[in-house]
Amino acid sequence: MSGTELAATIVKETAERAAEFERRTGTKPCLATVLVGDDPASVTYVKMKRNRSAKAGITSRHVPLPAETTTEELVATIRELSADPAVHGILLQHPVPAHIDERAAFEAIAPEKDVDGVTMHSFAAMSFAEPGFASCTPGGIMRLLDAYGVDPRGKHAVVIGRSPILGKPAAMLLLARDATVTVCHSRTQDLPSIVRTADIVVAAVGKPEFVRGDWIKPGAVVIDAGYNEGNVGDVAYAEALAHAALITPVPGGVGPTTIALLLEQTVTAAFAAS
Ligand SMILES: Nc1nc(=O)c2c([nH]1)NC[C@@H]1CN(c3ccc(C(=O)N[C@@H](CCC(=O)O)C(=O)O)cc3)C=[N+]21
Repeated sequence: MSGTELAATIVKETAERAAEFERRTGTKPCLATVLVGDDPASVTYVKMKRNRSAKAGITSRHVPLPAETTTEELVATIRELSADPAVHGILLQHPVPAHIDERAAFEAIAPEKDVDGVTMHSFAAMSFAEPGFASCTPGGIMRLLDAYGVDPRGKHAVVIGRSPILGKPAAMLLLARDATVTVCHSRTQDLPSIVRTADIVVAAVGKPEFVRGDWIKPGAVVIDAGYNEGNVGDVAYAEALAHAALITPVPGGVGPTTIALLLEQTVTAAFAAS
């Protein structure tokens, strides 16, 4: 499954909508990117997001904050962006330094600007299949399934990982589409035998090549949402390829669709505010 190809389609449509927004309002859609500290991987990801925004006709306002920023300072900064009519979407890059209350910081994002889908409001909307912004990586995963004709209805989906912006919302989106969902995590016993019953596997663990080929049921659909150092996924790709009907590569799978969704949702937020 090519995320690169799907992302190109989404970004092309998004760029056309961004141009239409600019014709109508005289300004471009604007995404604020907030980065606390200077973790090299995070710096790279935020740069990628801003570059792709620019190419799609979306401006970005970058807000770099020192690693020592307090929760109160971060919350205040995000509240200002939430109140600023020139800003249509807000991305707070995860993870933030350990001393910061990340949930409090996410919740300072106004729901109508939560284009990254990280607030409790967005999580509830995803869970109840109500309109709202999807968490970008899980939303991108659903778009990949749709693009490749995989209907989750009645299928056993096994999500490995329960993080707030990946595993947990992915499970909610799959459940909203009538999959039978099992969420596995670090305390799960006998993970391989659970994964062996999956029609759809979503790997969101954060451990390179953790999911092995002999865990994959023949004909299963394998989504690798891992982004480990050196562009290595959570799935042993060559092994899993031998068993899976469809599988996403890393790079070129889930990653590009994540960014495409962020841009698409930013333009949607801009139109909704205008
Ligand atoms: N609030 C928040 N929202 C996020 O969505 C979020 C985040 N924090 N923190 C970090 C993770 C990571 N992430 C990636 C996005 C795209 C690629 C991506 O496109 N990777 C390319 C490879 C890299 C390259 O092309 O250089 C690919 O898979 O093809 C990877 C990782 C979003 N994240």
